[in-house]
Amino acid sequence: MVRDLRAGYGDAVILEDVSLDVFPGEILVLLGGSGCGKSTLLKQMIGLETPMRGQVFIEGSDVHAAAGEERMRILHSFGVSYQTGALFGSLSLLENVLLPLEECTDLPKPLREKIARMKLAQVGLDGFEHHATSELSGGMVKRAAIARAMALDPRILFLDEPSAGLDPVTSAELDELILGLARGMDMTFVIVTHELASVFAIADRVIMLDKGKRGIVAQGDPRELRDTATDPVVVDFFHRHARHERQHYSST
Ligand SMILES: Nc1ncnc2c1ncn2[C@@H]1O[C@H](COP(=O)(O)OP(=O)(O)OP(=O)(O)O)[C@@H](O)[C@H]1O
Repeated sequence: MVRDLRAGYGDAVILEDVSLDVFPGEILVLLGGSGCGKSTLLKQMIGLETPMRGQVFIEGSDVHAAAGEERMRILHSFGVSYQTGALFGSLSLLENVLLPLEECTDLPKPLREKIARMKLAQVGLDGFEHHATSELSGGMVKRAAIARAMALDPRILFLDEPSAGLDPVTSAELDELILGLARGMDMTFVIVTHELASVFAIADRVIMLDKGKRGIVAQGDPRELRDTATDPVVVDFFHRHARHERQHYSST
């Protein structure tokens, strides 16, 4: 899906020669230390930033080269939920989820509403359709953002730090939701996260990036990597983050 990618900003190359595949139905997690380029890779994968070199394909189409109808088809085949991509606080949950349906379809209003309600129900938010986001907990807002990302029935969901700012229990509930959507609805996930507990709970496969290497330093099953990796970057990542999470949770 990503082939020989070079990406960065201005003269700064952040990722060099990165290639990777995303398999249908899997939960792929992008890992790595701060500033290694996880969000940069995600933005390249969804066509938000242009590669300096290389290509990104979604369902066989080049994300950056596609135009017209092909581009629309690609854009509708995935949904995105950003860490800071907050919902519109002045709108109700239902109105938030309706937005992509209003912008991108000409379905009749009652059908749009039916779909939006269904999406909210799929993330466990039925009964909250008319609540403003300001009235909801952090976990509920994340769920609603996922419902909005799912509005157009995408086959792939890209999530940037979905559990950022959540307590461990709420974070684990969100993991359950993601697992349920992946297994029950056959959706594919590409997720950036720092939370190791979450990685072990949901990831079918991880790809670890490294700032020094400007690319992929390891990939595979997360437990296998944790238990067998010899690369000092990988060993250090798992140990440092495990220590950090223990300290963080014991102080919360
Ligand atoms: N819009 C931008 N313009 C210039 N530099 C940027 C931009 N966005 C990110 N960078 C730089 O690119 C590098 C990689 O950033 P990126 O956000 O992709 O890393 P990350 O792995 O997602 O980090 P974190 O885990 O801290 O969110 C960083 O050095 C960052 O400062």
